[in-house]
Amino acid sequence: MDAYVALEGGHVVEARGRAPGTANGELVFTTAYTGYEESLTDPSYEEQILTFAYPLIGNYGVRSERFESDRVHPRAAVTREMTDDVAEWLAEEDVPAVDHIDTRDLVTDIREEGAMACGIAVGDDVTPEDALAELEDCVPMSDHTDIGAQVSVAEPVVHNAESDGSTVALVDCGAKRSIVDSLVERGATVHVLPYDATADDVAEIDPELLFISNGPGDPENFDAAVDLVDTYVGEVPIAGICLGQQIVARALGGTTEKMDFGHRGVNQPVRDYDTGKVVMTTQNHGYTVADAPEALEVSQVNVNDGTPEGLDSEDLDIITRQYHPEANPGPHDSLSFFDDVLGLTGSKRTIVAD
Ligand SMILES: NC(=O)CC[C@H](N)C(=O)O
Repeated sequence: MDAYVALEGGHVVEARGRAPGTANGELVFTTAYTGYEESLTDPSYEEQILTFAYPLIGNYGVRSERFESDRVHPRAAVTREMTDDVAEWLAEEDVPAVDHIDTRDLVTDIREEGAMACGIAVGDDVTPEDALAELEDCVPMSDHTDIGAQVSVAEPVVHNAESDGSTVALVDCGAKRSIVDSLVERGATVHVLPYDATADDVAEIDPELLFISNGPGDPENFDAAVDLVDTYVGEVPIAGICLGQQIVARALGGTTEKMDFGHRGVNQPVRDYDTGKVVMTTQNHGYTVADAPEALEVSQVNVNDGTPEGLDSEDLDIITRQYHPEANPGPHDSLSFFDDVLGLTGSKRTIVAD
């Protein structure tokens, strides 16, 4: 199979085809050396093309127990060397894949030039022009204005309904399965709601915690979730992970901005101001909170670049994190986040119904 990868600016790189098809998307990377099944099924990669910096992808097979959702989300996968297991899985999923590319070089380019548009063509008769035609069709991430609809549940789903633990309303903007699992393991009943759930939908559940999930794209394209946080702030404790932190920040008057190439790996150091400790975290985001809202304290920062990694308010019962405490892939240093947010659930005040 022939394969061509066209990069922003028009440079085309030849590769080996591993799964056929054509695709375009924002080219991003992960430096993680494990967790390819988790990353490839993480809904946060919707509309992106994922390059793996680690040179061998697939060396421990493909097992659905490790999937973070029910499908592959990146539009295409780019690797140095991919095993047949992974190539066959991606072919079944209709996701084009290539290998025999110097991905460390590619990652260096992304770090120097920023996340970039990319077009890929893989198949028996494809040409460099096919990859360039895909590149031409690639739109900026912020133009995917209803990306939430591509990754969210269409109807509410309840997990662990019989439990007498805390009741959580999880707004699914592209939630990873491990977030639901981490809450259920701690006894919570989790009501997964569509990304555009209304205040009334939440009121019907009468939750003790409103949780905004991770997800793909630009946080400015998630106004429904911003409205929900705005409605319930101060009434119900609120938690957020990654996109969730960005949405909570926007709802309270903060701003977000696009980073050059984001935080993309499983060894991102985060300092907690309170304890002074640094933990290693999993990260996969291209936007960041630029101005934190006054009502929230920046409780944790990224050691590399000082961007906010945690926003908290004791008065409002809010805890959000820019990284992924649920890990998968990555270190388990921050799993106690789930104990902390469920610890807020005693502090529900009243439920607002419109
Ligand atoms: N993992 C995530 O939730 C990513 C959040 C957001 N889409 C970003 O890229 O910044």
